[in-house]
Amino acid sequence: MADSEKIPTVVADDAHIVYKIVGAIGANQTSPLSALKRIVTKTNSTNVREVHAVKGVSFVAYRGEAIGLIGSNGSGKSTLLRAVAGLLPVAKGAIYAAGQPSLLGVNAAMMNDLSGERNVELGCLAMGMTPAEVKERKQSIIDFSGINERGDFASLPMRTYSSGMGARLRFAIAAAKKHDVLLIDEALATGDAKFRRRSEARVRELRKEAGTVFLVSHSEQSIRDTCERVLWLESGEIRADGPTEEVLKEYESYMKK
Ligand SMILES: Nc1ncnc2c1ncn2[C@@H]1O[C@H](COP(=O)(O)OP(=O)(O)OP(=O)(O)O)[C@@H](O)[C@H]1O
Repeated sequence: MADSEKIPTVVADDAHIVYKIVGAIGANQTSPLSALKRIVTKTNSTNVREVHAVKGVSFVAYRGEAIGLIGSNGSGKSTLLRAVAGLLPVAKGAIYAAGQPSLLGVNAAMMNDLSGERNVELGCLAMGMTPAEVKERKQSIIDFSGINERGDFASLPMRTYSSGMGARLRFAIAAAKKHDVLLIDEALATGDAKFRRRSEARVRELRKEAGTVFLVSHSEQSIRDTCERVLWLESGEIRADGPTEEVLKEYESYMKK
């Protein structure tokens, strides 16, 4: 496809993301004397420490692309994804996204005391489906998740599920809808091999339906199987952005050092 025909879905322009930790006390400020000083000068509550997690990231993602986000622990992958989803503010620069990006993570909100089936209904309504659509899709979502493969788990509270079962149900709910931009944070890694194959196939379908998929994963296999482009983040900066095989090769030799 020529560049002019490609439709941008997410644009990051020199984006910086900074966490502010209020009330954090430095290692050299724990002595009784410095505690007394803070009480006398009343400076305790104004103690703010900053973590500059993403530092000047720029990229353009296009419709139909599946982009893998890789990098060492703490390199800023999840932070960037949360900012694309609009859940974290950008301190400097900007991130623009088409439609409402949906973040699908292992921590997506579910009601643990409600049954899996009820969570499917609520999740679908929250994604904007009509009650009639929810009724029609509910069974196929439960079937896709495979939680009923070993008995009728869909009618049991979510707190009785293993972490893998919960993650599978979350993925099944989010994948039931067509997304302009779907952001997946490690969710594929939690399922077993059979579920992973099924979810990877669904990610490929979502791409065909013209959405853009971002996948954060430490599994090179998942990235290879799903993405044709990879963004490699290191210490909050983009180290490489290009075709999957090329970037993974560079990343592998960096990790071996
Ligand atoms: N809620 C938070 N408050 C303060 N700092 C945070 C918070 N979440 C993340 N950080 C910091 O931001 C940086 C990037 O973290 P992030 O979770 O985005 O990395 P990651 O690449 O997703 O890591 P991993 O591969 O371990 O999941 C780290 O230095 C981390 O300590």
